Amino acid sequence: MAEDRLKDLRSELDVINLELLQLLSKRADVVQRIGHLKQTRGVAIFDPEREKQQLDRLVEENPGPFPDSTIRHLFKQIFQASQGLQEEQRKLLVSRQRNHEDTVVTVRGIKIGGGVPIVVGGPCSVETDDQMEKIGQEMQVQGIQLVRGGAFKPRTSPYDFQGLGEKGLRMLRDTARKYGFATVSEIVNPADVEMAIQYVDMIQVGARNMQNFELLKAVGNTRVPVLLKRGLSATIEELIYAAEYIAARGNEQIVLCERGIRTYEKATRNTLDISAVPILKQETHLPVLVDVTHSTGRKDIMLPVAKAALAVGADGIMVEVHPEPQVALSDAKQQLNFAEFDHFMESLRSSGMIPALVTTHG
Ligand SMILES: C=C(O[C@@H]1C=C(C(=O)O)C=C[C@H]1O)C(=O)O
Repeated sequence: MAEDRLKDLRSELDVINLELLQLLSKRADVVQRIGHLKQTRGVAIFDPEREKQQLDRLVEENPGPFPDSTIRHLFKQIFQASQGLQEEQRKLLVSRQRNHEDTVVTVRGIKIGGGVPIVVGGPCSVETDDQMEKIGQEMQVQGIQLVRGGAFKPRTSPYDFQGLGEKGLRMLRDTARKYGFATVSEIVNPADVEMAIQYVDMIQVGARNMQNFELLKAVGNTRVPVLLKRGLSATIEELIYAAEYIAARGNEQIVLCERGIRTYEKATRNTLDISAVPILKQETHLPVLVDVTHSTGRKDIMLPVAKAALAVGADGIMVEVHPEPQVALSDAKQQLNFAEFDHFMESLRSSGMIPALVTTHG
């Protein structure tokens, strides 16, 4: 008989537990809505004044048998868990805390961030069919799978070569099809994104557009991989927030690129912030590349800089290559010619920093 009574009471508790659970979840839902409002208003999560108000009211209404101290303790636990929910909400999508696993970005089957470093090569600008034909051959010889080539060039001077636009993207695509590689090219105007993804496999948001928020939103609306370069004077935090703009629109296929920042130093075109690489790898789950061309602006130190980048954990490097750099329409001084590029690649391979060339016979 007593046995049955115990069973009944326990069944009663089971029902109450479920009701409590429902109420806790309902409460948590409201907490998250409050959390969202706090985020948009930039308000602190923890609000001790509000917690005190609630505890005072609860103690006042406490019907017993729990003593007031127990009620305070139990509700404080609930408040803490609620705070935890709001903090969880606030973690950036790109942050390592949100996602502990490394994101691997796949561009036409080529993996960036999967543990095997890649080299992205190609000319600063797409210029002529002849130039692209030569590039195609050289990239194939060197086993480059992801080729860059600019068609929309944000140049410092409005009188400098501005790129071939859509025609340039078409030339890049045609070369890529012929030689079997994937492509990345910079887009500067949000209105061009839809057109560009008909041609390119990865969209680059260049340094000068890192905080072009409309462009970030536009590429975020696509599901095409994005190469996001650090702005000329952008902090690491600003770069991370720029990536968050893209991720917030649902596109987490983002590769970050350190390309040097403005400092007082004149020996290099920009100052490569080498420590940004491990910091970005630690703070975010995104792959990180280093652009050794724009960061240094000089060919003579590109190789040791590339080695340094890979040594600190970069998922790859980006380098500009041109069949005839001296007559290039942009970045004439810093692009490698083919002999220099061959030497550069060979040195990286022989040091074991990038995989050996797989040659196909027959
Ligand atoms: C839900 C809020 O955020 C936190 C959690 C609280 C709660 O769970 O009741 C109260 C205050 C804050 O510390 C809020 O500010 O209202």
